[in-house]
Amino acid sequence: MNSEAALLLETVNFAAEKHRKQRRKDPEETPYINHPIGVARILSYEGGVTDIEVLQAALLHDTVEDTDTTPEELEDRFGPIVARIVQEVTDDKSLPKQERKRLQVEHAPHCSQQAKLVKLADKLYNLRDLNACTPVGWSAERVQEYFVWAAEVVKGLKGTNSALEEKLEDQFKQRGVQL
Ligand SMILES: Nc1nc2c(ncn2[C@@H]2O[C@H](COP(=O)(O)OP(=O)(O)O)[C@@H](OP(=O)(O)OP(=O)(O)O)[C@H]2O)c(=O)[nH]1
Ligand SMILES: [Mn+2]
Repeated sequence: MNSEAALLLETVNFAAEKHRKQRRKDPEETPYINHPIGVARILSYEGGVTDIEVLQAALLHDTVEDTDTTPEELEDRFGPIVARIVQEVTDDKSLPKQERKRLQVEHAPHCSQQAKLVKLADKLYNLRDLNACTPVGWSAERVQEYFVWAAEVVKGLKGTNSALEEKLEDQFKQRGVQL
């Protein structure tokens, strides 16, 4: 086996252990790890991304935000570049939700190209998920508001990967949201 394949297995195993107790918000309570794996798969299969550090960061992208994982732990295990990309896509959960959402819109254009790729794939996965089924407790209005906010974030990521941006546009069109 080549070393990149081994490294991706190491990374997906780390993410799976960290997210092992978490479930998605859908009625079936899908294991959370399906999301980071799906985000990495969108980058590779749909975005044509081969940069191993971007694929690793995709697998790890919610570990610091949503589990006990620290940035130092990621740096020790996976190196400074992967740790930095994850840090760039990590929301500060100590801030009020409205502020967090506002900061994503503000920060998106200033992220590195690698972080922008992860953000595009994360949004594409979540919007497809929302078009497939509504999370438990979400109203139709909340779903629509998520699309409107996500479009503001994605506007700041334009010019990063045309294949992913076109697929995002399809998702927004389904909701009548202009990109
Ligand atoms: N669509 C959908 N989302 C789900 C589901 N289960 C968990 N999520 C997660 O919920 C987040 C969106 O929900 P919000 O209420 O807007 O955000 P919050 O979790 O940060 O409070 C996403 O976080 P994120 O990946 O960090 O992305 P982002 O929204 O912060 O960019 C998404 O991954 C599900 O079943 N469907
Ligand atoms: Mn995510």
